[in-house]
Amino acid sequence: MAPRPDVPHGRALLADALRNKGVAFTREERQRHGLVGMLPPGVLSLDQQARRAWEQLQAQPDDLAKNVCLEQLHDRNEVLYHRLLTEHLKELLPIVYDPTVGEAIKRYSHEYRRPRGVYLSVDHPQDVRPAFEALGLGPDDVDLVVATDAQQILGIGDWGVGGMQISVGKLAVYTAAAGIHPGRAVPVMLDVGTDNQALLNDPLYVGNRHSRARGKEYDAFVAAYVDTVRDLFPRALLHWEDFGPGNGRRLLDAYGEKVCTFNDDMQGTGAITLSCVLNAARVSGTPMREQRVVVFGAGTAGVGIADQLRDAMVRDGLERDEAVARIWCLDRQGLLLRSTEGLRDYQRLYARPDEEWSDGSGKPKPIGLEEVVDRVRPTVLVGTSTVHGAFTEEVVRSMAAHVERPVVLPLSNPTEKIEAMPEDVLRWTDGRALVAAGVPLPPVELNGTSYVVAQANNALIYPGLGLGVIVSRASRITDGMFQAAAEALADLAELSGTGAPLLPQVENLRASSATVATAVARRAAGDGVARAPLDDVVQQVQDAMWQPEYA
Ligand SMILES: NC(=O)c1ccc[n+]([C@@H]2O[C@H](COP(=O)([O-])OP(=O)(O)OC[C@H]3O[C@@H](n4cnc5c(N)ncnc54)[C@H](O)[C@@H]3O)[C@@H](O)[C@H]2O)c1
Ligand SMILES: O=C(O)C[C@H](O)C(=O)O
Ligand SMILES: [Mg+2]
Repeated sequence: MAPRPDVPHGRALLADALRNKGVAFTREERQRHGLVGMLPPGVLSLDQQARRAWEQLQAQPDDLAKNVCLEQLHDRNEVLYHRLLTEHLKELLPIVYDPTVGEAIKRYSHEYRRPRGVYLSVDHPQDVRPAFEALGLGPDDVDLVVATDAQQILGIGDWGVGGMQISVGKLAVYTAAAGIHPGRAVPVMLDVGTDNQALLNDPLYVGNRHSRARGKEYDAFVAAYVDTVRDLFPRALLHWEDFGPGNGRRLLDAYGEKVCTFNDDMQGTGAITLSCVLNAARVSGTPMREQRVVVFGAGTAGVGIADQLRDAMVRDGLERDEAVARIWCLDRQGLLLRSTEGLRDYQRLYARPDEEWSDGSGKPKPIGLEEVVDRVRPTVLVGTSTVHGAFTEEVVRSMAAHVERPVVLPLSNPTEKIEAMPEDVLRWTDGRALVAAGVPLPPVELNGTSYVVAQANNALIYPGLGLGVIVSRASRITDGMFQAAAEALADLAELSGTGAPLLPQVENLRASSATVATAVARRAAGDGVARAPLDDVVQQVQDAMWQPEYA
């Protein structure tokens, strides 16, 4: 499945990371491809190369240096890079992805080495098409495009052109977790400028040196991107990553029904959180329809989570307004009330009637998390606020005073933004809390029990979702497909025993992604959006997974 028509020769082959085998080229291949004299005479196997690359990685002084070292390998030899990643997923996911990717994004212009992917500039919308044409790929050659405008990278805010590394990191996970063909997936940076003054003042910054474009200019640029990709690569799934709260949902509303697309922060995160809560409900014995959910940080992720938990409560027997009434959302202004100023349109549904929180004498004062937890007695507390330490000992203890198995999900990434460390949450609740976090964390030892903390990161959802979409050739992505992904993942967790994690372990990501993909493809067919015949979905999913091996 060579994505590019002509096989390069000589040095050009060594520089083609997708085809380069380095010292694994055999003597015969070296002669055939014009490589004579360009490599040391020894021939190594892929396994031997992987051993050497692993050694080189171990010699790096810190995680950022490991990220740089791995990206250099990525630029030289993609098969070897993905082999290493697949073999050491648990150790390397935190390096190519969360949390180290955040550091790599901040340092992008200073660690700059080699461009990867497609850079689009709002200042030159006429270049959008030629930029994609320059890939030299045909209409059937692209399965997936991941794009960001970098306005809300993880929880670290606006990082301008450095955001390219989140598109690159997400794609690395797609391949490692779900075998998405790296030559058929394109990372994109939509450079609309940045409002990050430090970047604008940095003489070495390599992005557009002006404030963020907004309004019509922004929309026309994004439309040029979507239209061009649809025109040139009609099979491609469009993944939106780390857009700001003002644009993420708006873009999904604009394109979700017309294009095969999803917003990972809203929908992928909604699904992974649903998986956690479904399993927490199994462990605690409290059904979905009886959960009381507090969401702290009602932005792109927070409201996406509220939506999927609401729909799950409806499936469990509630009316829609009854389900909405069991969800309390807080943002910068405190608890969202109908009278709250500056409500975003997608927050409005969850804004509580003022009467609930005031005696009617004048405007209610801002209502903070402590008060909400105290009055609501939530069974589930979700953190998507980027506020480190917001889940204080007081808040967690107050929740645990009323609920036998409080579900506490501090999901903000990277670690410097997390609402509470799971270790503390477990200590404050004597191990009763059911906890998961967005970043990978070691098990917590408490009173003789080892508590394995699940990583509730959308990385457990989107690779399998993407693979299911590709296999089924879905024309668009339905809510049911996210539900199917969440349920399939939840079913894979081994919940027995104190301290068992709420989700399958990241080590098993390849297998769990295949299961998710199968469920998603089946649901696509059920929802009438599949365009490929699915006679043997399980096998089709396996067959579609690219393996890191030399051709
Ligand atoms: N674990 C996962 O899979 C996952 C997925 C997506 C996002 N996230 C994390 O969730 C966080 C939010 O991401 P997002 O994309 O929704 O960003 P966002 O900017 O859209 O949302 C953040 C929200 O938090 C609110 N907020 C800020 N300060 C607050 C405060 N003091 N009190 C209450 N609310 C406050 C903001 O106003 C905003 O509405 C990030 O840290 C991100 O890494 C995690
Ligand atoms: O990128 C991640 O690690 C998860 C999520 O998409 C986020 O924005 O934090
Ligand atoms: Mg994200």
